[in-house]
Amino acid sequence: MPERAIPFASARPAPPTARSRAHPGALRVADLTLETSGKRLIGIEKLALDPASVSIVMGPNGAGKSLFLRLVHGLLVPSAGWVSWGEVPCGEATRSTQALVFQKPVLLRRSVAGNIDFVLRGRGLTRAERRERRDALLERVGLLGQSRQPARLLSGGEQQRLALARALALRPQVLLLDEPTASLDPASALMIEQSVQEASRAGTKVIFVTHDLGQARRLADDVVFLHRGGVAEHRAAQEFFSGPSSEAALAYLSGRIVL
Ligand SMILES: Nc1ncnc2c1ncn2[C@@H]1O[C@H](COP(=O)(O)OP(=O)(O)OP(=O)(O)O)[C@@H](O)[C@H]1O
Repeated sequence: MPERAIPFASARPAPPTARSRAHPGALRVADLTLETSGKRLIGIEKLALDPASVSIVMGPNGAGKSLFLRLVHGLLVPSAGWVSWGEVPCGEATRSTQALVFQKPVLLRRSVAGNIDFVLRGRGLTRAERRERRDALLERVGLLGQSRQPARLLSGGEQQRLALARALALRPQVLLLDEPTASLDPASALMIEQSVQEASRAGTKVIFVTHDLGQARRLADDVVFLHRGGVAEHRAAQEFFSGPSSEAALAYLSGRIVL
């Protein structure tokens, strides 16, 4: 999604809190609508996502993937409809247990280590525990040797790896990623995929937007295919890739241009 101001009612982002990855509960969406100037950008009648799977969100440009992520994270307030996680309506309480990684990493003007220390501070961990967790994450994303370097001097791929490490620092129940590896070097993309898979194995629900078919095949348990703001289909990954049921997904997978 290109960077632009969002004129919709935006919910104030809440900082994530440290807690164990207790089951987040299934994501349920009902009659979800987002409209602006009389134009419907999102219209999803019903969708339920398993709380333990890696859900890949695909669809052509402008299908509504980024808006969907922001709506289920509670960063955008829908014009109508419902989003809930388990029994809890989407809002500050659910958002505080989730992390969102954007296509363009947003980092603090601190050192690499300082970016992670910042989110871990005041979360009930001892200094030693904080350092241990931070260094393990930095090692996982190949940045331990650059701990003291200013984050702004990292390459694009390194910055995104740091953004992911920071998102994982509080062990979110839900990890939302908006094309995190678009235009990254293969080594960074691989590290990001592996870290996401590890987080999933540890119990984090993952919702991952990508245009990369290879990546989708590697990661997906299930695929949500969005088209013109609606869900064209939602199926288990194997079924989706072996024969999508919607015309739009079939065209997309065959490399045809889908409008
Ligand atoms: N703030 C806004 N005001 C008006 N229209 C918007 C706004 N944000 C997004 N849109 C429109 O909503 C539609 C969906 O946008 P979104 O960014 O969710 O698409 P996307 O599927 O993520 O696309 P891409 O793959 O190109 O990133 C697009 O037509 C976009 O132009």
